[in-house]
Amino acid sequence: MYNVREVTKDLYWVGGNDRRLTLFENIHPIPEGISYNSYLLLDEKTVLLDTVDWSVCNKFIENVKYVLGDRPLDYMIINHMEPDHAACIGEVIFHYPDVKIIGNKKTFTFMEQFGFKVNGNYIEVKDGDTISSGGHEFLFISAPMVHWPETMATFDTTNGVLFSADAFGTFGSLDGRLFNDEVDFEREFLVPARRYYTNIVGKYGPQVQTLLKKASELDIKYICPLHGPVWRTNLDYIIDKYEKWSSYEPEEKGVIIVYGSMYGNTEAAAEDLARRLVEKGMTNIVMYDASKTHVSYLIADTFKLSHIVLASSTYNLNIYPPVREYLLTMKELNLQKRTVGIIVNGTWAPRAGQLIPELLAEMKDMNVLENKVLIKSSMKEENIDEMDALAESIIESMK
Ligand SMILES: Cc1cc2nc3c(=O)[nH]c(=O)nc-3n(C[C@H](O)[C@H](O)[C@H](O)COP(=O)(O)O)c2cc1C
Repeated sequence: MYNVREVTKDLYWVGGNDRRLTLFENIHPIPEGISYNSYLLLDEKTVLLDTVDWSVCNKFIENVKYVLGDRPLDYMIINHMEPDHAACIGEVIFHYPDVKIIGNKKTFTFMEQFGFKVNGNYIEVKDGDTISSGGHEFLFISAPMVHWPETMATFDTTNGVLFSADAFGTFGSLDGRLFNDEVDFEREFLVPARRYYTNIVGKYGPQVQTLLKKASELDIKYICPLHGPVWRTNLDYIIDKYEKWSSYEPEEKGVIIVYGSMYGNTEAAAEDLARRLVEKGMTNIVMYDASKTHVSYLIADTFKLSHIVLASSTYNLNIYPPVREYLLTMKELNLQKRTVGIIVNGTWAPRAGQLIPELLAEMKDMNVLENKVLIKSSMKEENIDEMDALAESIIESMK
C-alpha cells in the first residue's frame, strides 16, 4: 500500500521508515529508527529527488507509482550516492527506463562504481547550473564532503524548497508526521539529530560552513533533508544548530565526564568530581561509562558541552580501550575548542596519564587543565585536594 505525504503544491514525500535496522552504517545504534526521504515533483516534467535505502525500496516504488499514476518519470536528480539513498536507482531505471538522471561528474563515476547502468540517459550538472521542469527551476549547489565528495543540494527557485541531501537530517522514524511543526523537535529529535550530525557529518565542519554560506544567499521556505522531518517553520533554529556544530562551538556550558573503569575505583573518582562540580554550582553534567555507552552518544554530548573530563584507568600500559576509542573518534571527527580535565588511575605504571595529554595535543584548540588527578588504584584522602583543585579549575575556566 502506498504511503505518501504532500510537502507543498505538487511536491510529495515518497520515502519510507525503517525501525528494524539496529546499526546505521553498521556502526551507530538507532533505537529510534530512521526515515529515508525521497521527493517527487509533478510539474510539466516529473522529477524524482533521490531514492531510498534498499530496506524500503518496495514501499518507495509503490509510492512513486501512486503519485505518478499514468505519467512517465522524466528526471531523477541524485544529490547523494550513499546507498541509504541511492540503492534503488536501478529499480527506478527498471520501472522507468526512459528516466533522465541528473547528477554531477562524480555522481556518475560513483553510479558506475556501485554498478548502476545509466546508458547515456543522463544530464551532467555543475555548481550553479539550472534545469527547468516547466513550471519549476532547479539550481544545483555542490556541497563536496557534506559528507561525500559528490554531494550536492538542489534548490527549487520557484517555491523555495531546498533539497539538502544529508545536511539537516536526523535519526528517528517519522511515524506519520512529516513536518518539523508536527513533531516536538526538541524533545524527540534534537538528541538524535545531534548524534546523526556529529557522528556522520561532524568531521566536515568547514565544508558544512561553506554550504551554510551558500544557503544563506537563498530565500529558503522549506528544507527537505534525506532523513527526518521537513522544515517549513522556524528554519533558523536548525540552521543555528548547524552553525554551532559545524564550527565546533559548544551549545552549552557543561561537563561530560567519561570514565573507563574495570573495578569501580576510577568510576568512584569520577563520581567524586561530579559531586564537587555540583556543590560548586555546575549542574549541567552528564556522566558515561565508556564501556557501556556507544561512542556515538559520547560524541554527541561532547559536541554539545563545553567541558570534557576523561577518567581512565591504565590498561596494558595504555589508555583504557573504550576511553581510547572515544578519544580517537573525537580526533577523527576533528572535535576542537574544548576544555579538558584528566583523572588517571594506575596500579603500577599509570601510562594513561602521559598518553591522554599526548593524544589531546594532536587535536585543535584543546585546553587541557593543569590540575590533573592521579589515583593509585583507588581514591584516598590524599587525592581530595587535587580533585577539588580540578573541580575548581573547571568552574574557573567557565567564567
Ligand atoms: C588487564 C589489566 C591491565 C592493566 N594494566 C595496567 C598498567 O599497564 N598499568 C597500571 O598502572 N595499571 C594497570 N592495570 C591496573 C588498573 O589500572 C586497575 O584496574 C586500576 O588501577 C583500578 O581502577 P579500576 O577499579 O577503575 O579498574 C591493569 C589492570 C588490568 C586488569
